[in-house]
Amino acid sequence: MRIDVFSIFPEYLAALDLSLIGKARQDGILDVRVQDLRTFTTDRHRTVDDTPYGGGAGMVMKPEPWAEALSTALSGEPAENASGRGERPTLIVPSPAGEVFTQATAYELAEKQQLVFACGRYEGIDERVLEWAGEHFDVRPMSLGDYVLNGGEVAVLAMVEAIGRLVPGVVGNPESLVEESHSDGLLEYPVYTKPSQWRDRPIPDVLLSGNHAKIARFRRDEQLRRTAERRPDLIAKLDPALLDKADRAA
Ligand SMILES: Nc1ccc2ncsc2c1
Repeated sequence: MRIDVFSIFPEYLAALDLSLIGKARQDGILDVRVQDLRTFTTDRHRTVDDTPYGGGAGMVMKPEPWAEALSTALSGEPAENASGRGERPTLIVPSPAGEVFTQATAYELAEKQQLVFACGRYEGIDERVLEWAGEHFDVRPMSLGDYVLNGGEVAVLAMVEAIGRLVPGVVGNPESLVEESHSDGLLEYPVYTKPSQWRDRPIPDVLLSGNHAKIARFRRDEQLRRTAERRPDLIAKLDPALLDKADRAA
């Protein structure tokens, strides 16, 4: 997978050199290219913003630098465009006004050949950029939730990690992706490790029983309990077909 990121603060994305994503880049599994939007300006001051038409506080990001920048993700410059299978690249624009990014979105985007992230700042990007981009990309304004950051970079870090870890070969043991929160519509169960007694706090006895059926049942019950307690909205969305008889009794 090729991932292009454009930002006026490329150093924000340095975290993508670390840990699993960083190793996947070294291994050639993820081709992550971070570029400074100012590279695509033409004036002496490398201007990327201007005052909003219609007035109002703050500044708006100018359209031309974005069109120049995003075009390089299309034309194969500086490297061959990875969407060789005729798939249009997906342009993800972090925004409080976007669709909500969920684990299901991460799974969907992990299948793509090329993701392009446009990190907005200020009051946002001139809307005509997204209109123009729609001729070349599958444009997806994307929100991490109902809160506002100062720009898209932190959201991109979260999304690249959530998506990247699902790409085959990035996580050493794919099994570890199976029993996670949201992988089956429920929150994950609590986990414990040595010592079995810690500051007068034991672990649940069943985990020492060696009875795998009982352990599985305990874990599933804990998932259901936690989800009902912390995220009742997810319980309402559960596919009843995914609940077994014991679940329904829980
Ligand atoms: N450009 C921008 C500004 C704020 C913000 N908050 C969440 S995503 C995002 C993106």
